[in-house]
Amino acid sequence: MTAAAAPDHDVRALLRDHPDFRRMWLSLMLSSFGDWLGMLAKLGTAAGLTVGDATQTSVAVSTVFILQLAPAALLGPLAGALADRLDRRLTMVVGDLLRFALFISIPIAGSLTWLFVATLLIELVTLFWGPAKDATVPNLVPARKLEVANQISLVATYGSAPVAGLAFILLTLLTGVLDNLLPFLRGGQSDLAMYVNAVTFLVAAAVIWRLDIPPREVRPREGGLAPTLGRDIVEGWRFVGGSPLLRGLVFGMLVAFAAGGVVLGLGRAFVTSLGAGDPGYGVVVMAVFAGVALGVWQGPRWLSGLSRRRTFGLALSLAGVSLVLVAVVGNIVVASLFVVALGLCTGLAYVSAYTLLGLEVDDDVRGRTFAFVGSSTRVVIIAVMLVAPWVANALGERTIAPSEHWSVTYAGSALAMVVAGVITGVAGVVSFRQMDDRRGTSLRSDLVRAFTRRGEAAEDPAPVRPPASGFFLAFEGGDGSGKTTQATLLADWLTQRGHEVVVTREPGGTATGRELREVLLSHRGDASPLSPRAEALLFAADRAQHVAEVVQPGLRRGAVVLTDRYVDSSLAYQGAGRDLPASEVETLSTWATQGLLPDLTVVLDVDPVTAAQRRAGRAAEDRMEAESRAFHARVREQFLLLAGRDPRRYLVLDATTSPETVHAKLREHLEPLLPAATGVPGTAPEPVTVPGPVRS
Ligand SMILES: Nc1ncnc2c1ncn2[C@@H]1O[C@H](COP(=O)(O)OP(=O)(O)OP(=O)(O)O)[C@@H](O)[C@H]1O
Ligand SMILES: Cc1cn([C@H]2C[C@H](O)[C@@H](COP(=O)(O)O)O2)c(=O)[nH]c1=O
Repeated sequence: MTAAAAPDHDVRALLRDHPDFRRMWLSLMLSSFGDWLGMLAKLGTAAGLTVGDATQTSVAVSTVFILQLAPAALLGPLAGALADRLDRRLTMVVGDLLRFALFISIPIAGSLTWLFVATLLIELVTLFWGPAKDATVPNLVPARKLEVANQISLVATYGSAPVAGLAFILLTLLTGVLDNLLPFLRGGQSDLAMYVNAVTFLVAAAVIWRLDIPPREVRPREGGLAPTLGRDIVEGWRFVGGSPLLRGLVFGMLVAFAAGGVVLGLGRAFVTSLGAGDPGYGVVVMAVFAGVALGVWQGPRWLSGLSRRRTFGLALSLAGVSLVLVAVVGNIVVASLFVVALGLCTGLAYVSAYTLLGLEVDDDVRGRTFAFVGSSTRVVIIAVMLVAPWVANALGERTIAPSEHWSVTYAGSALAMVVAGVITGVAGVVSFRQMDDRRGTSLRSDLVRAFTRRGEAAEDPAPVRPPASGFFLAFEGGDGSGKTTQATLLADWLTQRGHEVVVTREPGGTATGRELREVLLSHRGDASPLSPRAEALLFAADRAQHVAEVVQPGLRRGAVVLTDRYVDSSLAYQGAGRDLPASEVETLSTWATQGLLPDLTVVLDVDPVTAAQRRAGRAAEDRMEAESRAFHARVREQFLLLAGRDPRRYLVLDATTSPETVHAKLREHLEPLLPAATGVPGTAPEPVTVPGPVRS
């Protein structure tokens, strides 16, 4: 495989190559269909059981709504912490079986009280099921496919709503026909829908049961404290609060949902203020859905060259701008167009945030984090939907008259939407700045690159090359991906062709570097753990010495210098792995190397599980190798993203094929790039290999 691998958006390949994800997705589709159908059936049952009394009907319907939302708002963090301790597959299977039993019990009981109790219990079960599902998806697909996995999961969740609506209509019609034949359907119009819905959960449980879900990773606890539920919850919150990325992300998501709550709470009044009745409202609702669908589905493809963090902040800011424009244009047709834009930006922000959460949150706190986000967003939506109409009323109708001849009158709902839009826009800018992983690179040039994919070279610092330069090649990839093996094979081949070859490595390519390597990889740090910044500086120090002492002199002689790791390892391990700002790590390396970049970087791509298996025979794992699987997954993703951004200077090879196959592909790619050999083929001296610790 020679193609550079940016995020992969191939849906068919995803479903074909990852059978466990396919099953999970199928069950998600069924459960989501069941959720929507269940909601309609519960509302139908509430109305059916209070038929004839309009007040009672509206109280019953509202109670069902409140019971659906309240448990997640109140108990989300608790359920999330519990979900992180339970077996995820079992949680989902038991959750689906319980929902099957509860849904089937509603028409059998035929009582309003049981409808309320069952609704509450169903939501409580869903509280555990949701985080277990959200936390599982990132373990079933490779990191670069997580975005498309989230896209189709969101499509399954929300796309099943209209299908469930249609099914509900058909099933209620069918009830009228069948109740003569099937006496148990005589209870109510929504009963058949309730039974069909129950069966969807049964099937979903059977599908999940067959999944092979990798066991969760459990990180050692700080200070060796025994796990308690309270500590789990606090740890989850601390985890979110302690990471600038997650803080920005969660803050941004809450504001986005608040803006959504404003639109939901004020949409009807706003449309009326524009003189449009029900049809106008229908158009606006359709515009929101169309926009969100477009944003979720196409947004990540359109902006695939932009980092996800930037995409999130940008989409949120533009959602704010769109909301302001919706509110001020004063025309239902134009407003609907801006509503599409609003939905598009929101959908794009949502899918980016979801993917970032899946990639950046360690496996053992992922359930809590998703639960925390889920419950906080519900609280925010409910609060905003309740408060927004009051704010709109308080603002009242206002007339703005910029000149004597021109004045515009805005309803309170429009003004409240302007306020919400401004807050969303500002929150987007704050999130963008807090999470930015490309500081120093202008957004404009990033956008130009994202849309044209031609501007890449303009951004790179010009490599500082010695006057008579050989060829500089860096091997990159995870621990155990086969870099040493490939460097040795390549050095032999190059030597045969008459090249002078220097085989070297980072860290530890010099005597000073070997001392640094000892600190970096063997440091146990019980008394004084190495901080991420100290670690980044030590790797940079090793690199500075390495470039000055080994790489530059080798290139000056016209040698081919093969290094086992270089700058990209810092970007991947310290940047993505330790979550240091990538641009700062890059600046550090640029300074250390005086801008010297490899002529070619070969990324040996292998999944962290296979790499760990290859390392299993070694005496002991070093400090970096012992990091979590999520850490190594982020590292891998970063290598692939770097390669995707500059395909001309990278070669990504599938390192799960045999060493000989990998070597053959590398030779084929390299041959036309190499300078002329300085010696006679077959007579060059043995490659100079910088001494380093020998691995078992
Ligand atoms: N393509 C391959 N297929 C299967 N096994 C391989 C392949 N390449 C290397 N190996 C084996 O995997 C192990 C790790 O290989 P190697 O030491 O070359 O990796 P590395 O990337 O240099 O590791 P590290 O980063 O830890 O130094 C070795 O046992 C090696 O024989
Ligand atoms: C250069 C560099 C390396 N690392 C990490 C990557 C590996 O886990 C070790 C080196 O071990 P290897 O057996 O020589 O591959 O160090 C890093 O985190 N940052 C860097 O810049």
